[in-house]
Amino acid sequence: MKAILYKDLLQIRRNTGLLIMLIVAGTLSVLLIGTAAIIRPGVVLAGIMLQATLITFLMSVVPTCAMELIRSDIGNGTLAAFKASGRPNRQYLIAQMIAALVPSGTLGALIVLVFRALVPSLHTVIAGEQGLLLTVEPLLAALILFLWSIFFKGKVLIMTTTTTAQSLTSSPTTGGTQSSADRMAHSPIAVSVRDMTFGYQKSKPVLSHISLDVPAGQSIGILGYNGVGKTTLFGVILGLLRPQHGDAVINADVFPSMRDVFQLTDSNNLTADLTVRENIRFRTMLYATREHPNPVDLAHLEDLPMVKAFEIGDHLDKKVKELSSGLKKRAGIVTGMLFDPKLIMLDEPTNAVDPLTRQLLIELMRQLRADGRTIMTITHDLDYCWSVTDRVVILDNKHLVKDCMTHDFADYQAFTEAVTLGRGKTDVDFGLHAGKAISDTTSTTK
Ligand SMILES: Nc1ncnc2c1ncn2[C@@H]1O[C@H](COP(=O)(O)OP(=O)(O)OP(=O)(O)O)[C@@H](O)[C@H]1O
Repeated sequence: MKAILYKDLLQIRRNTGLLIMLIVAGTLSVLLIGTAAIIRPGVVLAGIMLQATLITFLMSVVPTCAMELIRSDIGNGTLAAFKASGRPNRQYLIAQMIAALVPSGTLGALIVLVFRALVPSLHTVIAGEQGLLLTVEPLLAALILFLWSIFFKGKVLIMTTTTTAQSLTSSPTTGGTQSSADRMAHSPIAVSVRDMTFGYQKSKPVLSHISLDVPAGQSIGILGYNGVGKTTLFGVILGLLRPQHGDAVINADVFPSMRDVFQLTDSNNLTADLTVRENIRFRTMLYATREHPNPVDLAHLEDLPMVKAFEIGDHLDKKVKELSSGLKKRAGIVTGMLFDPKLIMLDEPTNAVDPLTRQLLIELMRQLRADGRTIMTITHDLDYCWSVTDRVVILDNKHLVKDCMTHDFADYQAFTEAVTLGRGKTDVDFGLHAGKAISDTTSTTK
């Protein structure tokens, strides 16, 4: 809760849009108070003006703040991180409620006091029953709007689903070299997807009847063309999306806490308005337990091997939104890896990184794989996949169409042919000749 409030506070402070809105709402309130103080209205008009002031302030600020914070938390992976911290979901909602309602409630009370002091006709009214109605009504309305905004962004509530404790037996592995198969044969299932169907709209499934068991210690690549549903599959496994049919679980016998799970999303799980250091601090607060109050040594971040290896020491105090895409990716990987995850779920980790960082990432994954971590990687980078995975599955047209062991392939070429489903395109007509023909005609005319 402390972590969420810390993040919310920094986020509001650095969100220009929200600050402008607060200033506009504040100015309108001051104008209304000022007018009331000058014209000294009667009880009825003064009551209306007081309510108008409270409504202007509370109703615009509370839902907007709540929506903005929750929206960005969904987008930047904060919710995934929160879920991964293993804390009860109600803590998130309570923290957001405190962040939205306590400051606005306090300011609301202040507005009432100022009104009372400046408008004599309200003295007796505010002290009485009517006064309670006058002041509590807008606060109640703000609370209802706050709840509505959470329901409107209903994904937050879906956090209460899936990832459940289940004892699962060993996984069927298809093919593979003897050594890989042996290594996995007796491993418990780390992630299990059973006959799972999901669509963003009920009538249009993105994934249909997917079944996939990932044994602990396996490094698996999830491939498929753009838009086939790879990221969606991660969302379902992590419990951020609710399947329409079947289920997807992370085995709690293997990963007793969701703290063991690290997911690298498109947004690299970083809050854009915060610096890299603040993001790490936020995650440290989120992951702190009584036994381990400081899971990461914040005082010596620069000296940590992971920070040094990915060379982000010089960028720790820059806001994430000011970093290049590659640096964001590096910061996201470091932020997640500092907490020593056992299940690593990466969504296009080599996207946008330079060749040296890519090589570094491959080396890191090799070491983690040798260390027995379970790694699931969504990638279009076949060379990376060839280097660090034991197994690849391919999604196509809503289904899981291929499931094979990397070392079953004689060489890289055979691997690429198989995983592109034989759809490699050469000799494609891009209409360039037509363009040339036009330019030829033009030059002839000249
Ligand atoms: N929030 C959303 N609401 C509605 N449709 C969505 C949403 N997110 C994704 N989709 C759709 O679901 C389908 C699968 O998207 P997803 O991002 O899972 O694909 P992907 O395989 O990860 O693609 P890529 O390789 O381009 O990253 C796409 O058609 C996409 O347009």
